[in-house]
Amino acid sequence: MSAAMSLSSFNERRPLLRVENVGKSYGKTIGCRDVSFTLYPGEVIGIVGESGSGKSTLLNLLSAQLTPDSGRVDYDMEGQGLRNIYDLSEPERRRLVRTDWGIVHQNPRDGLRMDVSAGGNVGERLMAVGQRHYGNIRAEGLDWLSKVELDASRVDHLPKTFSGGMQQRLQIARNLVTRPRLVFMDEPTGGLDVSVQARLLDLLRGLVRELGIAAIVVTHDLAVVRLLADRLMVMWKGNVVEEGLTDQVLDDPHHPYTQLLVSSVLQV
Ligand SMILES: Nc1ncnc2c1ncn2[C@@H]1O[C@H](COP(=O)(O)OP(=O)(O)OP(=O)(O)O)[C@@H](O)[C@H]1O
Repeated sequence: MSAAMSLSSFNERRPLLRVENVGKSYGKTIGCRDVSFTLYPGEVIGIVGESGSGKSTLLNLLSAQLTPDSGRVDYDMEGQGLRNIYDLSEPERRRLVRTDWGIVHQNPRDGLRMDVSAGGNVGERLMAVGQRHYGNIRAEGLDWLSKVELDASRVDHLPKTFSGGMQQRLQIARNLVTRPRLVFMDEPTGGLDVSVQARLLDLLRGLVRELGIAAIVVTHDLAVVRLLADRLMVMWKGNVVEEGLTDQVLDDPHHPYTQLLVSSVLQV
């Protein structure tokens, strides 16, 4: 193997995110505890578990929206290498969230500016990464509307005039337009009709794969992780009780809770 090749394969294995023994309690209630895993560039990891198992707590910790009681999360900052996200200054953290990360909320209202046009919602993120040319921003905004299957004629409309599925697709465009290296998704298809969910999942899968984006997807829906996630972590009462390749975990679950989760879906 040449030196260049060995260097490139080494770089490919450099973690994007390294999570070590992260935990958070709310008074006496455990949110999640002792979570460790490593995420590599372009990899999609799913976090499943029943309501109250600690999924949202973990996602909020990983995306620096919450501070842990213990543990650390290192992110491969552009040009700086791995840095503990909890040591970042507030401006550094805000810049990360606006540029190199995307956060897709379950409720699009939490991730969109409802008083700004569809095109403006997408263009704003481009301006956050330094784009200033109005024509280019509008052209890229239109391109992204078409990528998420929104009609160009809606570019100047406010998101509140959109259906739930359209709002969610706009939120995805707003998050992916800057080609972030890591996207956090909290129940990205929650609250949508089943047929709308299926189409949205297909679209998300296509975009994530095409752009090579790494993602952490929280859901209680096994169909979502089956389609999107390379790897799976199963949470139960605040703990990660099982993890592995998605198909392996779902086809041959070891922990009794995972077995219950899988069999309850099969019975439907
Ligand atoms: N702000 C909070 N204050 C107190 N307890 C909390 C808070 N947020 C979460 N919890 C508790 O932490 C535990 C984990 O909750 P969390 O919301 O992380 O679970 P979840 O798996 O995301 O559930 P859901 O799917 O219903 O959103 C639960 O016992 C919950 O009651």
